[in-house]
Amino acid sequence: MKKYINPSKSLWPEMLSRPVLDNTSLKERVAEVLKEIKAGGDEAVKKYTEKFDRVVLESFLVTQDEIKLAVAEISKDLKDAIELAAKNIRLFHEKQTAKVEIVETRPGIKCWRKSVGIEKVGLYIPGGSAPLFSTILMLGIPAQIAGCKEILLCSPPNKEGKLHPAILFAAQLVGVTRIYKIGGVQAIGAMAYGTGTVPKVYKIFGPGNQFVTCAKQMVQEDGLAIDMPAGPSEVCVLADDSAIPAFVASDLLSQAEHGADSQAILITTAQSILQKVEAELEKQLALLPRKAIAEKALANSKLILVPSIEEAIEIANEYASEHLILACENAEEVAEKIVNAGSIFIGNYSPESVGDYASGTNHTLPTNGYARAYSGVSVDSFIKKITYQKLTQQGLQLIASPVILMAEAEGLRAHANAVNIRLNA
Ligand SMILES: NC(=O)c1ccc[n+]([C@@H]2O[C@H](COP(=O)([O-])OP(=O)(O)OC[C@H]3O[C@@H](n4cnc5c(N)ncnc54)[C@H](O)[C@@H]3O)[C@@H](O)[C@H]2O)c1
Ligand SMILES: N[C@H](CO)Cc1c[nH]c[nH+]1
Ligand SMILES: [Zn+2]
Repeated sequence: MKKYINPSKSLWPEMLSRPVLDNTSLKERVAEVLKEIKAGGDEAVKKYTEKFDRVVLESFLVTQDEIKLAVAEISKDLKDAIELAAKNIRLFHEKQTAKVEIVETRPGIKCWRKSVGIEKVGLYIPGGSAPLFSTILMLGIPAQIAGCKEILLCSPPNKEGKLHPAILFAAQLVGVTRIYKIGGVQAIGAMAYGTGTVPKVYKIFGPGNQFVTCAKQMVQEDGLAIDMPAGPSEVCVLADDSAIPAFVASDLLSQAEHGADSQAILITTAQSILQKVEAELEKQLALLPRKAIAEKALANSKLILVPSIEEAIEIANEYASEHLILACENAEEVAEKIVNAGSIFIGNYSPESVGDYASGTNHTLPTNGYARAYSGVSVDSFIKKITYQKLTQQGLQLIASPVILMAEAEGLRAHANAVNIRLNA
């Protein structure tokens, strides 16, 4: 990990940069695959599944029999864990629905807004290096609460052409309508443009690697909506001398093990914490099955020593991390000063992993600095809000002259006429 000791502001852009694949070639490669999927449908999906996932599939659609077999394969303990997580996620997300409120802006003029679930949504569930079945709960539960009618799911098949049984279990638990064994850019293209077997959706959700994230951003040009750019995982830990080095190291590694392009940042005000975390990282890394991946991610990661908690907060806001852990005194007060982060974990006993699985919050979050302007997935992501107005004749009379005046001032006589004609009827 690269170390920065009291870095000057001029170093911040380089210090806080994310690891990227060569952006031009990434875009070119993704655009080429999308173009082929758009033109060639299922045949192109087949071709790229063979190329990138190294498996030849006759059909991408998961059958009811496959689901039954898979569900029978999972242990009761894992099913119980998934169900408990689902319960917490549901509890937290159910509170996100708003009651319709009718506002009478003037006597006889009533306005209101109603939330309507997006009818057809596509969920992408990463599976390249780990089958992230927890992501199904994070996307499927808010989709269900929002009232989405068709919920499609795509996830990359393994070498035997199958999906992990827990993916199928979680999918049926949250009411996914159809499940497809398609991964990467192919999946995004199939859901965006439709193929013989995959229907076109209106909005695509879900995290993924840089290929998936780039594809999601590109299909927006063809009118598709997406949740947000939720790319390679990242975590920032802000620690003072009250932090517990072993805990901090475990949090940094928990995100580093996601992928070689993940990033972990430690910002600390204590030299001793920096040294102890380094030693802990080495110790804990050696025991990880995904050591090689985590090691690559750590090579992109940073240890930053700063003179004050204020500067640590400023850097954390500048970085705008997907996850921010506050392992410091008065962590709740510090949390109040954070304006850019996807999700915040307060105090020594709030590891990031609980948000990944079961505390109740959503783990599909903006990465790559997008937390400056985007929120993580919520029920809101799955609805659109329609506004309504209903005027009585008296209400129209009240508002007629300002409307007519404004329409005339904009040079739009027909607008004014639509009011006048009613006044004179
Ligand atoms: N931000 C979030 O909310 C969040 C949540 C969970 C996971 N994640 C991130 O999701 C990512 C999952 O990545 P993953 O790779 O394990 O799974 P993935 O499912 O995103 O990607 C796997 C697919 O990538 C495609 N692919 C692989 N190499 C390719 C190449 N050279 N050219 C074109 N396509 C290629 C393949 O089609 C494969 O099916 C990780 O980076 C993880 O950190 C982010
Ligand atoms: N940390 C990931 C979001 O960046 C989500 C996840 C799923 N499984 C484990 N972790
Ligand atoms: Zn994680």
